[in-house]
Parts: sequence; structure tokens; C-alpha cells
Amino acid sequence: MHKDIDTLIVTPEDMGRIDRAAALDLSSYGLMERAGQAVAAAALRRFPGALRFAVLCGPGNNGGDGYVAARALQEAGAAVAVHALGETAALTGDAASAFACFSGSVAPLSAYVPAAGDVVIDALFGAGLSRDVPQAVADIIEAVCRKAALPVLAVDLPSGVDGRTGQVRGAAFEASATVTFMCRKPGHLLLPGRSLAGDLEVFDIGIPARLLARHADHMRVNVPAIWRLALPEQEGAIHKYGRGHLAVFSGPATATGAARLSAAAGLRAGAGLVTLLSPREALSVNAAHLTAAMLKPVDGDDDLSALLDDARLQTFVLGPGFGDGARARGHVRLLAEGGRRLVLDADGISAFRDDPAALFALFSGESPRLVLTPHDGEFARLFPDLAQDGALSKIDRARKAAARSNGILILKGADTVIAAPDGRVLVNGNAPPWLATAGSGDVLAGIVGAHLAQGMPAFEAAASAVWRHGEAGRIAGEGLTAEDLPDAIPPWPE
Ligand SMILES: NC(=O)C1=CN([C@@H]2O[C@H](COP(=O)(O)OP(=O)(O)OC[C@H]3O[C@@H](n4cnc5c(N)ncnc54)[C@H](OP(=O)(O)O)[C@@H]3O)[C@@H](O)[C@H]2O)[C@@H](O)CC1
Ligand SMILES: Nc1ncnc2c1ncn2[C@@H]1O[C@H](COP(=O)(O)OP(=O)(O)O)[C@@H](O)[C@H]1O
Ligand SMILES: [K+]
Repeated sequence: MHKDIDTLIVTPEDMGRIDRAAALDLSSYGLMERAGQAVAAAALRRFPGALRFAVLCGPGNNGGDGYVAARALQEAGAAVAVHALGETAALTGDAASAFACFSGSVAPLSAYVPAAGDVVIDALFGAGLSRDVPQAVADIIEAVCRKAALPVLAVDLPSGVDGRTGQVRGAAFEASATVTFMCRKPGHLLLPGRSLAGDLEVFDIGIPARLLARHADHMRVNVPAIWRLALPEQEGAIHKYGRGHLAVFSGPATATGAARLSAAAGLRAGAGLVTLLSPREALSVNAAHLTAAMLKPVDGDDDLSALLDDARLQTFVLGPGFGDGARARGHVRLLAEGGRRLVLDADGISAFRDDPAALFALFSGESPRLVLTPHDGEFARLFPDLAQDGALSKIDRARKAAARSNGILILKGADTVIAAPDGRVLVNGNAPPWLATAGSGDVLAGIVGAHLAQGMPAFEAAASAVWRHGEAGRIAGEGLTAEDLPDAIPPWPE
């Protein structure tokens, strides 16, 4: 993977380790000073009309950032009211130093009365939130966000958002903007944290990149730089078979549309050839709607076995509209035993709900050639224990599922996570909400298939497909239907 730190995602726990390592070479108070100054600068830039900044400071270093910001705002001539959760005498370390440098008065949190014209600077809890927020904080959140509807600038994370999971611990601020330091945390990218954080600014407070890279796990934001080097070569004289042949299984005559969406997306996404494998009873309805894609009859395992004699057929999509679970299981077994690459989606995933281990056994032991594309409901069918474990973040769930299945996981949603068995994880961020429309997932499966057919490694094929799917959604625009998506798939990014 590429080495830029601007796409790194760092858990609060890793950030703590990075902080401690940085403190060996740098002044840790210096880091807090730069963090607090950045918050003050963002507040002045974003809210030039604020009548007063209400800085709410917590008991840890997030509160320390708040005291630095309050001092800087006061020095800039702004009106500031500072309110502290807990006894300021109990502050320790850098937070105590920041408090000592602030010369204004500090009132208790409970004395804060939201007023029109206030901008709230939320410095209550950041990376150190370790349990549900106390009732007094939940009450302030209610008063600020719901009753007074004041703008909030969050320091590091909106208080109440768990930085590791993006989940709300009891209650959380809904910020207009959040200033975080060095790297994004999972809670900035995973829902609901992502929407609670508002506009995110990532400010460099001077921690050396080598420390970030050394202590960070393999988590990144899904951007083209990550998979650009794995893109298929686009040679002028390439033969259509050189661009890969994708085969998509069609469902029965009453449910053929989903597979055709996958097939159309596969062609647009660059597969040289796409063949729809259709039950005989559905051949005529499929034929009536296909132009560029080819059509072959496949009713059972015997037909499929015969087809697999053709070594050019290496990549398959099975699941969209497929229906028949028993047939799906038989086909998947043949494909696995034949060493083929497979995108397993929708009904193909559900087919293994009674025995997920059977699926994982089929694809175990070699470099991944299975891509699973579940939404949350389908995920729970294959990985019920992971789906039920409330301590896991979406990143953790995808990563554990990838390791267990030896497949690439695309765990879909507004915050799609892509994970590989070796621990690499990407969180996607370019998908517009109107992508949530019937058939959109079928299009995604086809794009993944096309990328695999062109020879991309499975993780990069999946990640780039999720990105192009998101871009297609943006290009097709609000109100799109899944039929609009294939034509909107953009060329590879420069
Ligand atoms: N990383 C960086 O680059 C830099 C980070 N910096 C800043 O440091 C922040 C992290 O600081 P932090 O570790 O002190 O954690 P923080 O969020 O202040 O909370 C810990 C305090 O809250 C308490 N507490 C927790 N949950 C609670 C609850 N539900 N209800 C009540 N209390 C609760 C907890 O108490 P305890 O759990 O120990 O009882 C402890 O007292 C980070 O977000 C960033 O803003 C910058 O200054 C410099 C560079
Ligand atoms: N709120 C949202 N914002 C952006 N993308 C979304 C949102 N909800 C769903 N998606 C994306 O839309 C697609 C829906 O796929 P899926 O759930 O399989 O639906 P379908 O089976 O109807 O095609 C997935 O790629 C998912 O990541
Ligand atoms: K905060």
C-alpha cells in the first residue's frame, strides 16, 4: 500500500501510543498548545459572527486543548465563557498546565446556559472517552443541540462519539465541524460518528510521520492512490480476451434484472467480454434485453462443469437475483474446486447461512479469490457472532470476517468497509446517499467482477470498485436508478 500519512486512520489507542512515543522527542505540552491554537483558529475562521465562544472543558487532555483554545480566543479579542466538568484542581499533566496558562474565570459545566449567538467549543471528551457520558453531559448536549440548536465545533471528536467505533456512548454532540489532529480516527468515518462530526479538519500538530507510520495499524481511507499501481494495463492493441471475461449467473425468468445490471456494469467497468449464464427457461427474457453481453444456458452443475473446461472463464458473479440456495451452493463448490475467482453477493451469500464454514473451507489456504459483498443483514447470516458483538466496530467486524473466510469483505452501507485477510482495511467515503436504491448493489458486484477479470488482485479490485461505484453515484446524481449507474461509471482516475 502507499505510504502517505494523510490517508491513515488511527485508533484512539494507537494515537495514545503515538503520543507517548512523540513525547520522548518533543514537548507533549507543545503538541497540546498547537492543537488548542488550531481549534481557536478554526473557530474564528468558521464563526466570524459569534457573539461568544462557550468553551466546555473536560477532565482530561481534550479539556486541556479547550483551555489553550479559550486563551487564544481571548487573546484574539473574542468573548469567551469557560465551563469545566469536574474539579479543575483535579487536572493533571499538560491539561493542568493549559489550565494554569488560562487567566480568565472558569465556571462549572452545570452553570452553562446556552444563549443565542453562542458558538460551543466542545472539549469535554476526545480519544479518552471510556464509558457512557454522565447524565450532566447528556443534559448539556440536549440543551445545546436540541433546545438551543447552537453551532458546535468539536475538539478531536464530538463528545460522546467513541473514536474507535463511531458509536454514540449515551449521548453525543452533533457538531458543525470537528478539528482533529494528525490523522482521522475510525469514529470520524464510521456512522453515526461521521455525520455527527460535521466538516472534518485534520490539523498537523507536528508529530513526525515516521511515528505515525510505525504505530498505526493497516487502516486507510479508500482513495485511488492506494490501488492505482494495481490498475489493469490499458494497451492500445489489447485483445478483448486480454481484458478479461466475466460470467454472471442469472436468476429464474421472474428475477433476471439483477444479473443484467451486474453484467452491464461489468462491461462498462472494463471487462472485455461478459457472458450471462442463464437457466434455459429464462433465456428468452434475457435475450430480449441483452445486446453487448453474451448468453449461455446453464441449468445445473453438469452444464457448469462443461463450461469450466474453457480456461478463459476465470471470473464469476453469483448472487444477484439468483434465488435457489441449493443450486448456488453446488455452483460455488464447482467454481472453488476449479480455482476460479468469485464475487458472491446477495442470494449467493444467503445460500450459506446454515453452514458458513463450508463456504470458507472451499476458499481457504491460498491468496484470496473470493469477494463477499454483504450488507449488514447478509453479513449477519454468515457471521452471526461478529454481527452480535457490540464491542466490535464495523472495521473490526469486516476484518475478522475477512480473516475467517479468507476472502475480501466489502461490508456495504453509507460507510462501506473493505477488508483483506491479511488485516488491510479501507473505509470508503465517496458514496452519496442516493446510492441506496434497489439494484445498486448488483451494479457494485458487476464492477468488482470486471476488475477481477482484468487481473487485479482481489483487495485492490474490490476497493477500486467501491470507489468507482461511489463516483458513478455522484455523476448520475440525485434521483438516479440503478439502471443509470453503469453508464455513469467513470474512467480510471488519472
Ligand atoms: N493525540 C494527539 O495527537 C493529541 C491529543 N490531544 C488531546 O488529548 C485528547 C485525549 O486526552 P485524554 O487521553 O486525556 O482523553 P480525554 O478524551 O480528555 O478524556 C479522558 C478523561 O475523561 C475521563 N472520562 C472518560 N470517559 C468519561 C465518561 N464517560 N464520563 C466521565 N469521565 C470520563 C477520564 O477519566 P477516567 O476514565 O480516567 O476515569 C479522563 O479524565 C485528545 O482527544 C486530544 O483532544 C492533544 O492535546 C495533544 C496531541
Ligand atoms: N446511505 C448510503 N449512502 C451511500 N451509499 C449507500 C447508502 N446506503 C447504501 N449504500 C450503498 O448502496 C449499495 C446498496 O447495495 P445493496 O444493499 O446490496 O442493495 P440492493 O440489493 O438493492 O442492490 C451498496 O453499495 C451500499 O454501500
Ligand atoms: K470533544
